[in-house]
Order: sequence, then C-alpha cells, then structure tokens
Amino acid sequence: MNDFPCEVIRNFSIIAHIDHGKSTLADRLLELTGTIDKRVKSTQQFLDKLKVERERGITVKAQTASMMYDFEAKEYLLNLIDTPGHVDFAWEVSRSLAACQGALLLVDATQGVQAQSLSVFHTAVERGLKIIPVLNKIDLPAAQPERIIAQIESTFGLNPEEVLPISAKSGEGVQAVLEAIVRRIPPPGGDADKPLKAFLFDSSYDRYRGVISLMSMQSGALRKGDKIVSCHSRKKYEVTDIGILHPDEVSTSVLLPGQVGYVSCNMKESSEAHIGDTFYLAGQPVEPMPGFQQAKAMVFAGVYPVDSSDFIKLEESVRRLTLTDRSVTVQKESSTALGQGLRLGFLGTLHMDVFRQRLEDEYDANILMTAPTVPYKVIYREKGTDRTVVMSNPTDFPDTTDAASKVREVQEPVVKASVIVPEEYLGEMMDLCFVHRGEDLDYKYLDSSGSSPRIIMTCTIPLSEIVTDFFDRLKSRSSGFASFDYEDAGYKASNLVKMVFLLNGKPVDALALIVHRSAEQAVGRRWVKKLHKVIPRQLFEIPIQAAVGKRIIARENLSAMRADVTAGLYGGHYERKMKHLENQKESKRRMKRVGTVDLPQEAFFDLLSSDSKS
Ligand SMILES: Nc1nc2c(ncn2[C@@H]2O[C@H](COP(=O)(O)OP(=O)(O)OP(=O)(O)O)[C@@H](O)[C@H]2O)c(=O)[nH]1
Repeated sequence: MNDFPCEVIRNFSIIAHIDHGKSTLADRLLELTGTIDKRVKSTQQFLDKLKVERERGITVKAQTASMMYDFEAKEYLLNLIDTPGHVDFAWEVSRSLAACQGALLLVDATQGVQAQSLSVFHTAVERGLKIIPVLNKIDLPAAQPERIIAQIESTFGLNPEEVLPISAKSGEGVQAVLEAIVRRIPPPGGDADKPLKAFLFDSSYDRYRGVISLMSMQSGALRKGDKIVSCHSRKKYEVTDIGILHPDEVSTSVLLPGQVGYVSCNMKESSEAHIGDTFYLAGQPVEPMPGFQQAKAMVFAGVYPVDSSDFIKLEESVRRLTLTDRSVTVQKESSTALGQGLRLGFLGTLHMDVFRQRLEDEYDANILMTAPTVPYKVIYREKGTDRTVVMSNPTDFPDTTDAASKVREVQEPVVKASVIVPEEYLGEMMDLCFVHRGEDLDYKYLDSSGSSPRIIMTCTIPLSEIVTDFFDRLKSRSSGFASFDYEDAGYKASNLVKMVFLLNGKPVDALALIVHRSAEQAVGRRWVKKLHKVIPRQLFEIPIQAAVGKRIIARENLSAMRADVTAGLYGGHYERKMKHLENQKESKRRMKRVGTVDLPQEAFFDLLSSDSKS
C-alpha cells in the first residue's frame, strides 16, 4: 500500500436512477482493470451479492471494490464505492458519498434524466464531489444521445462536452471513463505523518469474525495490532486484520491516507460500528469528522409466524438478519388474533419487501406481514405543557374523538414528492396526487425539445398515502413512464381518526386502522365488505361493524348458517324435530352470549396481507 500515496488514489461512486446501469458499468471497470476475470465472471453482476438483489435486479447494500489502473506510466489505485439506487436507501447513498471525491453520474440514453438522477445528483453536489456525466446504453436503437445530452446540460448545468457516451454492456467508451476518473477527480487529501483519523462509512457482519468495518483513511497510518478508539463510544479495540477489497478481501500490512479498506477488530456487536464514527490511535485523540444522522424507520409492519410455535425461530432469524441490515428496528408485539409477533420498522416499502424476501429466502420463514403503517405523533394536552408520543401501531392509537383522551393534535409524516413524467400524463398525475391528499402542487418543464416534453411535478403528500400502492398506481396511470422520488418533509397536523372493527360487538385489535376523516366512510364500508367476504358464516348472525369512537360508520350482517339439525330425521315425530331445533337455538344463544366468533387464522391472513387501501 506504500506504493499508493494520495496523488495516485481516486475515490469515486457511480450514481444513477435505478436500472440505468450502475452495476453493469462497475463490472466493466473491474474487468478492464483486470480486477475480475472476464471468463470466470458469472452472468450476474459481480458487485450485487444478495440473492434478492439478483432476483429483483436492484442493488440493496452498497459494495466497495479497489482496482489498480495503469495510466501514462503510473499505477493508480481506484476505489469504487458502489451505492444503492432506490429512494429508500438514500441514507446509504449519502454515507457512501462521504468517502469519495468524485461521482460518475450515469444517465440512460433511452430514458433520460429521471427523478432519482436528480436526487442523487443533489446529494453528490452537496458533498462537494466532482461530477462526471456518463451517457449509458448508447448501443440501444432507442437511444437519443443528442436530446439526453441537452437534458443533462439543462437540468444539471453540466458542460455537454464533458458527457462521456458509453455502452456499459458492450464496453464501448468505458476506457474513456477510467481516464476521466484519473484526470478529472481530485485525489483525496491526508497526511501520513499526522495522527490516525479513520472514518467508518459502512459495516457488515461475519458469523466467524464479528463486525467488519469499511473505513476511509483521512490521515495517519493504520496497521495490524494497532489499538484504536471510537470517538463515538470511547471503546478501545485491537485491529486483527486490515486490507482492501479487490474485490474480495486482500490482507495488507498497512492502510494509508486516502485509502479505503476493511478493518476487522474485536468488535462483537454490529451496533458498535456506528456509521459516521471516527477512530483514532489509543493515546492520540483527534477531532471527530462530522457524522451522519441515523436513518429513521418510516414504515412499520408486524410480522407473525404462520405457525405460532415458530415464534422463537422467527425472532432468531430476524435478529441475524438485522446484524447485516442495521436500519431495521425491532420490537416485540402480540395480538389476540395472531399471537406473538414482532413489529419491524423500515426505511421505506421497498426496504420492507427486501427484508421480507430475505427472511423467506435465507431463513426459510413462513411469515405473515401486516399492511404497513407510518409513525404518527400524538400530542396530549397536559397541565401547562404538551406531551408528544410517537405511535406506529394503530392499536395503541387513542380515540381522538373522545374529549377525555386529551388529544390536542395528531400529526402525520409528510414527504416532498417529485415525479418526472411526459407532458401528456400531467393530468393523470395531478389527479393521482389529489386523490392521495397531495398539496402545494407545482410543476415545470424539464426540457422543451422533442415531441413530448417532460415535466417535473412536485407536491407535499402524507407518507401514509405513498407507503401502500401509490407507486403501482403511478406506474400504471403513466403507462410506466413516470419516475418518482421523495424526501422527508417533516410532520403536519392532520385530521386522523382510529377506526376499529367490531365482530359481534367486540373490537378486534389486529384490525385497527388510522384513517383520514375525509376517507372514513369509504374505508369503513370497504373493510366491512372485505370482512364479510372472508369470515365464514357461523351458527348465529354476526354484525360486522366499523366504528370511529362511538360512531358506527358501516355495518354488514353475516347471516347465520342454518345447520340442518333435523336432516337425519325422517317422517313424523314432530315433537322430536322441535326438540332438536330448540336445542340448536339454545346453543346458538350460548355462543352468542360468550361472543365466540370462530375466526380461522386464514381469514386474518387474507385481510392483513392484502393492502389496506385496496
Ligand atoms: N443495451 C444495454 N443494456 C444495458 C447497458 N448497461 C446496462 N444495461 C442493462 O440495463 C439493466 C440494468 O442494469 P444494472 O447495471 O443492473 O442497473 P443498476 O443501475 O445497477 O440497477 P440498480 O442497481 O438496481 O440501481 C440490465 O438489464 C443491464 O443488462 C448498456 O450499455 N446497454
């Protein structure tokens, strides 16, 4: 590593909208620099490691690789820091970018600038990175290089002459990308003679070795056997192994300023690897680097084992998975209908789907996941001051219509959504936003050239409206042309109520919902109908009701199943027949009094696994 002083190091990321070709380009760069062998490469991308990533063709967890590149008689060390490409993982994008000085901004030559191209571009510019615009997929017949280059110029204010046209698939033009990395991206700074300052930007968990951290060296040198201290926790660790990812781990004797590598020390719990932490050598404390804000869970859902005796197994599987995905929050919860379960918090709905799929694939878990909810803030009026409680489980929600509950206000999380769409779909998109309680709608033209100019529309929309089927509706109402991104926009007061469902007059805890006042009638009726469909008929009539506070919003009666107790009796014997019918009546009365509604678990599964909005 001594051969690579800062001047010959380039730390960069590839940033792009989903599917614009990041992983494909990363693979080409690794091949061109001889880091991976073309022949042994599987048909799948090298850097995408998780099974779910391969199945869905998306990158979930950022991966990093170092490569050596000979250019003009000098050997360079290029550190590629791969970033995930989905809105839920914006936090990972921003932490990966903190270790870079430059970024390749990849834009698909057939699709042009999309919603996430804009958001990742802004994140990179905020971090002061040098941006290299790259136009990908020029091999496709539908590519429109001139038009998209003009778009890159008008939306990002980048010089069109700096745009590199490539095909990551065939490799055309990729050599020029490597050269541009060396020429245009500034080398990292850092002094080897200063005390050690190492910045932790990612971590993973290995069953045998514990936590493996990825660090970017800001100054000083790190060697095996060094004792390092965390600025965050002041805990001391001994470095047992260091090295680079090439792309597999290659042990080295030292890591020097500007270099990026893995560090293994006696860190047992992944919670000890605090993203954004700074490490220093024991006895030589330094000023910590500005860290990151911890990602906030914004979407919550309950998971229950289908077979309730599997709870311990489920808990263990979730614990192991959260070792590799620290952004998931876990809490125990139980429900009379579904038994013991866990309430998990995710960064977004894709994150939730990915986690669920990993749980099913990697741990063979047979689970039920309830419809997602978001964290609400309930503000209680209390003597003199207000007390705010954050609630993510509808069951805990108070009855806001009851003055005795002392609720002053309820607030819900809102996001600023941006949608990029061809002009002809603008009407559809505006309608979609209004239906989902969107406000402050605004739009402007992204480019005016060509037959169908594109528009960027922004609005503020409650997060609860987009966690369910918003994305699917957006795609179907724009024939797949719309791209969508959102960012946190805080909390806003909202007229929300808790809706409970009563079966035979008894509330069913697992079915509580938080709905906006304006939608209570529609939601109540829809759910009552759904319940009517999935609950099997009983021996007695059951009223199914939706209630908000004391008001019944909707009602359906599930008529009794008349078990024909006289079926086996032939002929006369009127009295005997009557006796049977009397007995049946009596037993029905008893059941009703006890209130036993025979609800098979499948009925709940049908209800809860289907989308609450549909
Ligand atoms: N024709 C053509 N297809 C390409 C090119 N680059 C990538 N693709 C294809 O585009 C699709 C998406 O590419 P990926 O590299 O997986 O995209 P990505 O940006 O890494 O996607 P995420 O990781 O999910 O954000 C794949 O089917 C690639 O084979 C290219 O230059 N030409």
